[in-house]
Amino acid sequence: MSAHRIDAKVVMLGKESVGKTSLVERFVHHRFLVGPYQNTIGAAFVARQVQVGDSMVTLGIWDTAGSERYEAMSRIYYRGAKAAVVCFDLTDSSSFQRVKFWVKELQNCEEHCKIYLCGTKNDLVEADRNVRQVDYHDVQDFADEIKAQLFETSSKTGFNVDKLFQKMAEDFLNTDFQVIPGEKGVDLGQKKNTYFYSCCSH
Ligand SMILES: Nc1nc2c(ncn2[C@@H]2O[C@H](COP(=O)(O)OP(=O)(O)OP(=O)(O)O)[C@@H](O)[C@H]2O)c(=O)[nH]1
Repeated sequence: MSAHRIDAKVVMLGKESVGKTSLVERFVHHRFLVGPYQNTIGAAFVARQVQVGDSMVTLGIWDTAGSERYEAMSRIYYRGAKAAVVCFDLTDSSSFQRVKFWVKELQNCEEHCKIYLCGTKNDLVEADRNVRQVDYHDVQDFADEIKAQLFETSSKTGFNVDKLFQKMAEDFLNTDFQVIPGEKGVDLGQKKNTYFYSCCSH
């Protein structure tokens, strides 16, 4: 098996059921899984290459469990992450409060990690504006304050999902957030054991 070079470690964070796994499924497998919701246990790992101009960036994505029961474990997965997608459900205001918790964690513990705020389930608010519980402008103000980028996505329709990860890959290549002295990418050919630490109920 040939070795895959992981250029950028990405971590998905956010309250349970906001749609982290669905976002990753849409981006990596181009599908939206229907059926009963199953919460993630521990974390799951997937990788996908993204083309940026003539270059390929491999995003190695850790999808963490949103349940507060697994909070300590989720901390393990954001260590060394170059980017974090901090998700909230546009139809659940409490999920945005949880975003603030994760942002504080990242600011305190992973200062080199670039933050992307992601409002999920955009299809639901498109279908009925009354179900929106998180105001776009409030989140944009918060994003400006913490120097994060904001995306509203739908894993059901695919809206903005590729755009989010594409922007992340472009930022990774085009800005200095990849330059951390002495750091190297992870070679999965040599680190297969990583898979033993990842488990997921999906
Ligand atoms: N309508 C709609 N439903 C979504 C969308 N994304 C996720 N869902 C639904 O929301 C529920 C939770 O989705 P998951 O992707 O499992 O959420 P999660 O954040 O990974 O949850 P945890 O594993 O508990 O942390 C599922 O029933 C999904 O079908 C979306 O874009 N639109």
